[in-house]
Amino acid sequence: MEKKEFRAESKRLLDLMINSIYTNKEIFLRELISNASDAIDKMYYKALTDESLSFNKEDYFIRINVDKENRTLTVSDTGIGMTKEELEDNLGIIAQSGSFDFKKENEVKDGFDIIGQFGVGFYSAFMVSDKVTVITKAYGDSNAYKWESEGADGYTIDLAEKEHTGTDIILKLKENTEDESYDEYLEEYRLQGIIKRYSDFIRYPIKMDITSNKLKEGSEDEYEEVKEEKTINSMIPIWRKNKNELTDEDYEKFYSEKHFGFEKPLKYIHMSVDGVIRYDAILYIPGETPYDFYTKEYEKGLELYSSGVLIMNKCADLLPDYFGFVKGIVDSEDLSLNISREMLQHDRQLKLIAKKIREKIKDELLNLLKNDREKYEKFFENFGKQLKFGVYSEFGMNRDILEDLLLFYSSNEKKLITLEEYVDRMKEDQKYIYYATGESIQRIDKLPQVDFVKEKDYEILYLTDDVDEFAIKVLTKYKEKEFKSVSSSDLELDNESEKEEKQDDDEELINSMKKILSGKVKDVRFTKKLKDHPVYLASEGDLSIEMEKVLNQMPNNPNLKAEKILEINANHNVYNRLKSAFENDEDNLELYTNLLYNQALLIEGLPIEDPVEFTNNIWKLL
Ligand SMILES: Nc1ncnc2c1ncn2[C@@H]1O[C@H](COP(=O)(O)OP(=O)(O)OP(=O)(O)O)[C@@H](O)[C@H]1O
Repeated sequence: MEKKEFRAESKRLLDLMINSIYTNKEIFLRELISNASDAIDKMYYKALTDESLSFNKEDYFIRINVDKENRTLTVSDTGIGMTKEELEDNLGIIAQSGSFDFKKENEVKDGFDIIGQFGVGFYSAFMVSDKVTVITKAYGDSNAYKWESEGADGYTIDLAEKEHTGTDIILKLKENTEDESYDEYLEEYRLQGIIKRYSDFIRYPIKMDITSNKLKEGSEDEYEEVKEEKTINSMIPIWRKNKNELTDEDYEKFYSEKHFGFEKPLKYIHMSVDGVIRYDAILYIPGETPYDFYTKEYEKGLELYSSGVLIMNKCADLLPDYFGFVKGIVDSEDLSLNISREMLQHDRQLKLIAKKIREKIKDELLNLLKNDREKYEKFFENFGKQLKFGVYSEFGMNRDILEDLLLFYSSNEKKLITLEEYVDRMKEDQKYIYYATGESIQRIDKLPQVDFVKEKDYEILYLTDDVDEFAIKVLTKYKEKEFKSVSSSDLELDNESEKEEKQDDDEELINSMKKILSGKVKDVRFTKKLKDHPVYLASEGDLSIEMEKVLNQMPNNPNLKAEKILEINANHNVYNRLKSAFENDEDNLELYTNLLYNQALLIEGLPIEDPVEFTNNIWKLL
């Protein structure tokens, strides 16, 4: 029989599994049971929705068999099984979910991180086994197949005998080593413990033969060992349990069991709603940003159940994009099992649930913000950007829901603050909420226009994310207070006295500079905003310089330009040099003007148009 190779990525993962030093090897059982349960879900769902199929609830179960003599542990299910092609596709390559992206930079030295980050499912069997055999018969298939592998060098697939639809996974356990006992996975007591610990909520019975000592029949003092089949798990899904019965640990276990994330969730929300529509939900805010969260590959959605039967893995309609980071499950007895994906989108009940969930998440986040600021800031660090995208997208439709959840860095407090906190302590005469944009807090701190507003003793919000200013522009106001960029040309500070008394020849100088910079700036003006700097670039209109930068980094660069104003500090020495050049030497005026313009570009973090010319000009001056 021909041996097939695993695909390259799978081979490497298998190597990691086989040589794993991961201390928590017992999770292999959880993975296999979880796969078995998924397979029964699929079968059960089919039976419930296909009238031609009769079904019996007792027909659906998972069974664990131990054979101490042969050192094998078998996990069997009565699920949907796999066809030959599915065996190839599902077990020949790594988890299809795309959760496993073997990029160079993600490469890890030992298996720990991988097992931790992704929950590698079926492959974890190789942490405890020398050989794994899968015997499976797919629903509707007359043939059964045997898949077998002894590790990274490949696998075989062959025809097999199997009466009923379903799958048996047979693990030939590794020999014990000095540090590790694999025999323990043959002990009833140990296996029961693992099942209780990780798989108690699985909705199908997990059956196993349990040995006990019983009085011999007819005897009063003689005992005998009897084996009896028992169901190990309680089968009550965690979301159906009473909140009072559950501990933090239970919720955390469920989170990792479901592969929502490896880390502890930051927060869980358990809803049991008994209104117009009945449903239970457990929602989680992850403790870390999923590695692919801010990419196209990330799929939002909640698991959707109808009376305990899984009908959709990721129901996207239950979550708005801005709360797309939320993980969890929703179970409602009021949803029809037969509902199709297309119908779901229009389902009134589903819409109602989605609305309630959205409101609940918002309320819980606001509570967190109020009662546990540190935790909220951790949340915001992970997902704040998504909230800001939420403000900006759909033409600002969701701004009211989101504005109180936003945090920005404050120049006064030197930490993140809410808009409400800003507005509450605005000075009496303060008209605007001031903000400044830039790559980093340090850079913004050094901007001349920031200095000016700070000196007037106004608090400034520092915006460092690309999306920030776009979101602010969509908000336009918070509690009737307008936002104003410190880089805008009309700050309306200092009673308009920014505009210096000008003499006629100043006016002419400005006109000449405007001519030199025509096409580059909209205007050249005097300013009083500057102290130590000779010039800076302000902007007018809706598009700021920071936004121009962001837009120009986009793949299909729209090449939009902010309306720039070159503002000049007439009290700076450089201005006198300009003046004398204007009076005596036209060439020098052009040289100085271009230099100053380029310097202003640099201060704003914009590229200068001709770096060679710029450096040549500096040399000329030297
Ligand atoms: N007992 C089983 N019955 C039917 N199909 C199975 C069974 N075990 C595994 N499979 C199939 O093999 C696939 C791969 O399983 P694996 O555990 O590696 O990943 P997964 O369950 O898809 O993802 P994850 O473990 O990250 O949730 C499954 O998606 C399923 O299609």
